[in-house]
Amino acid sequence: YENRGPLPDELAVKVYSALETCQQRHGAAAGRAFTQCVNAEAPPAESARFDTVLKEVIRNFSCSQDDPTPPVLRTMDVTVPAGYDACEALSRADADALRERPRERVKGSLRHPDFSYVAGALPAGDDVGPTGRRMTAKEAAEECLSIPECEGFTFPHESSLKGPAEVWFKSIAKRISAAPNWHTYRRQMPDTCSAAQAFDSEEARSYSVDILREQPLLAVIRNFAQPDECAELMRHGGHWDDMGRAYVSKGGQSQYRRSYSANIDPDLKDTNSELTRMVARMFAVTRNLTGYSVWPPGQEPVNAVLYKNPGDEYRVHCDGSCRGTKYVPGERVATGILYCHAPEEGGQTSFSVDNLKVVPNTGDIVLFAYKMGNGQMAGQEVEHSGCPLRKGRKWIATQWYRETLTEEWNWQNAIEKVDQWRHDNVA
Ligand SMILES: O=C(O)CCC(=O)C(=O)O
Ligand SMILES: [Fe+2]
Repeated sequence: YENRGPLPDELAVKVYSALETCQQRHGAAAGRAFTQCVNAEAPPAESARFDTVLKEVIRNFSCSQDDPTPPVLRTMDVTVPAGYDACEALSRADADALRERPRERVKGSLRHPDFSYVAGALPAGDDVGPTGRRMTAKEAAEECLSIPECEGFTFPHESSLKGPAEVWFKSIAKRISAAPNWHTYRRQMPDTCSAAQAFDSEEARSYSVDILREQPLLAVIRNFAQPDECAELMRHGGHWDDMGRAYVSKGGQSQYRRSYSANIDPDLKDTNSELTRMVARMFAVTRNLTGYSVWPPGQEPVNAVLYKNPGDEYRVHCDGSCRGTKYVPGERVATGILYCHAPEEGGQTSFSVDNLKVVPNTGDIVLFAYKMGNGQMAGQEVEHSGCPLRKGRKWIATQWYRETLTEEWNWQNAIEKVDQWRHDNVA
């Protein structure tokens, strides 16, 4: 084996011989038993870094092997609506956000079973009822309940927290804009979207799904994207030669991700767009398979990545938490990677801890989840990597999923909030 890894030559020879011995013994080039074997056979660790280095060597070794694809535990069919029901998505996203991620309560704001408080303003227009009158939040709530069209009310003054103030009643309370000293109450509305409309008028799509691991879920959705759908995505992602190199946040070229990437942001207002419909189907399939409440509004853009030169790769990483930490609403919970152009050799998506290597197949999605049922995040078994490309090119579109996002409280707000939460709660 070519010693391209981080080991000095003398050590590399011993480690590679351990890799071969263990591969013969276990018939695999990754996984827990194999890793244990290599740890036992390899020379004793000379430094703390050795474990990390060994992990990387094992991953590279595993990537270089074309062993058979992992066994399918079971196969199932998943049927989802073909299009994007914006009404359903917006109202479900809102309802989840209000339930799972209650806003910080402002001192003096009203608690009311039929209304939820939001800091900020409702935009001008859509007035109903005795708009402009002075009353307390409690009186305004009763007033709003007596007007069927009233979806909420908004106070432009701090004084509403203490007593009567001018109030505006609105027939639409969907969008809240940040405005200091404005205080808004939204009525909990019954689900006004007719689900039947969305499902009847449009054809559904069915996909065959291979389950490779149950907990945490690892699944392959077969033939998710048709060639014209991938072509559409690739058109949005930019030309092969124009895609920018993946950069790390500090601006230097990423050593970690040797590949080229572009963001694709579907226009959720255009429910006829092929792109929007395709992304909506990715969300629908993910909801179906994981049970997570993930909806398109407020989500990260689709990240298109091109691997074009031999050796291009994405080294071992986690997309979200992989340390068994407590789940924080808004953090990433699952990843879907759509392969739109499969490489000829190499470029597998590898989950080395469980020795699960997914060989890209054009049109398939590999989906993996990392929020466990017990309110904790998954562990190291959701670590993964894009193996070095050996021959051909690889073009993928990755969607990361978060729960409790809305148009107003989007993934960027979530990153701040989750970082802050982890910072405050680290022991
Ligand atoms: O290229 C791959 O197979 C993995 C990509 C990946 O891990 C990601 O986009 O987060
Ligand atoms: Fe990843």
